[in-house]
Amino acid sequence: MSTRNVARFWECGKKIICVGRNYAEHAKELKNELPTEPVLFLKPPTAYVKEGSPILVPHYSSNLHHEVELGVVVGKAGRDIPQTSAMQHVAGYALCLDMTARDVQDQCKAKGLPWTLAKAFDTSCPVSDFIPKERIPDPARVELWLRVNNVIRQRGSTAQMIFSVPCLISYISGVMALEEGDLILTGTPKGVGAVNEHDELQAGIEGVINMTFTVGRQAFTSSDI
Ligand SMILES: CC(=O)CC(=O)C(=O)O
Ligand SMILES: [Mg+2]
Repeated sequence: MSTRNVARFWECGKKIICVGRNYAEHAKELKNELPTEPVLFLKPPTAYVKEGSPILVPHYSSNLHHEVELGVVVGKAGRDIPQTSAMQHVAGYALCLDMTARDVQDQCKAKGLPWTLAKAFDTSCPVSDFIPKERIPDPARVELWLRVNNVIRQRGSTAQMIFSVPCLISYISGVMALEEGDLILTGTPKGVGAVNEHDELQAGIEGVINMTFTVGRQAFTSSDI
């Protein structure tokens, strides 16, 4: 396993695989049924944003929500990985936000459409620096928190996850090959809510890392990147 290659995982251009409804209290707050198997969706690598650049509200949304999540960085490729060896495929972790255009997601759900517009827009995946595996000895005991303008909105432990990290790695790798540099977002605890332009978001993994982002608005203009 190479941690050197994934230390800047956000520049690897690999998959961002997201798990939804992995915390019972969050599924309840959005009036969703508890899943019997992991709910998956994807973000493109253009969703990444790092501290120092703003999170942009998409021009077609007026209800952007924060979701703080533990990210798992894949360090060794594999498919059909058994749960018993799943942790050997983990290089480390990251603190992540799964920014969600909730109004658009609600419309997609009502029409039976995929969540791409709600979940995969540019800057929909703010991430921290890479956290080496050794700094989080047990991914089932991670305390996550998120504040908006210094007011606490989310606090939860990965102990509340319905599907554990080894279970998710095993399940996902039975659907698509996992590659070095992929990132798995493991779902959000309860307390999701709206953010507005000029808000300041602070998020953390207790005792490990924290990060700060401001919110801006996407301009609907043509530009080269
Ligand atoms: C309803 C959702 O947006 C699912 C999700 O992303 C989650 O973390 O749960
Ligand atoms: Mg999420």
